[in-house]
Amino acid sequence: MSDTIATSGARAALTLRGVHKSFGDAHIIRGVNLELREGERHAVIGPNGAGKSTLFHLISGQFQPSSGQITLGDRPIQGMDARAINRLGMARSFQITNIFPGLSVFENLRFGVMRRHGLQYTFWKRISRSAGVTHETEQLIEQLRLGRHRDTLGGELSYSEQRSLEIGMALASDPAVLLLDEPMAGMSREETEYTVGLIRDLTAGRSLMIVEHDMEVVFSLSDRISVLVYGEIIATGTPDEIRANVQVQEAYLGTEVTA
Ligand SMILES: Nc1ncnc2c1ncn2[C@@H]1O[C@H](COP(=O)(O)OP(=O)(O)OP(=O)(O)O)[C@@H](O)[C@H]1O
Repeated sequence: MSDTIATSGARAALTLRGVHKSFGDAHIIRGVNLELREGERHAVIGPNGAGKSTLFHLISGQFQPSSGQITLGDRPIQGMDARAINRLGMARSFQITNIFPGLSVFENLRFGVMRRHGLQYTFWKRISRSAGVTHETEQLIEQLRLGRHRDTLGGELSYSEQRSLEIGMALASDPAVLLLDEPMAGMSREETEYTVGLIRDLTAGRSLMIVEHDMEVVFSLSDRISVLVYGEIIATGTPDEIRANVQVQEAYLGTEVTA
């Protein structure tokens, strides 16, 4: 197994050391060491049931680790709840959307931008009209390529547009670490290609950890890939290194990492 923690030169945005998680007798995450470097796109792949979602739940605070350390930048976050971790700069985008279907694209994103500034509810009406918030929101809409849908209700967008908006809501908080959980799930090939391009643009220079089943997406988007099998990371490396890794090929029976 490659030891990314020992060999990394770049600063770590997120680090997991010896992380375990058991549910009763079921030992699901078995001593995971993982490092997300600042500014890299890092995918976690693995067979069904390997523990990818559990790992994301541990990182984002939905689950607490049974043991081990998780640090966001230099700050230990294991044991904190999801809201506290979010406030420290971790944003997670779920398959199930976090958007408000009855608000327009503009209103949704403005909400995200205002939340980032920590504006209190009672002041919102006044501050929501502030030029700074409006400008940031408009910029985000352009980055998301949702300009022509500025005034469309979230609930009336197509599925892939809703996913774009959802990613935008996560980015509105300008997170230090962005977690994307199967962003392409349920998308057609065309929508997937579009969304990969969008994610690539939106996450340039950001620290992104992504779980995704579509291997073509994983191999084209990632700077590095970690492979989780039965709750253990069996390899971490560049897409080329992972493609050439015999242990990984065996874990996937040589079929799924050919992208
Ligand atoms: N709350 C829980 N209680 C008990 N077992 C759980 C719980 N959550 C997950 N598990 C078990 O942990 C294992 C890993 O599940 P997880 O959903 O993390 O895998 P995954 O790699 O994300 O799978 P998939 O690719 O199918 O989404 C499974 O055997 C699952 O049944």
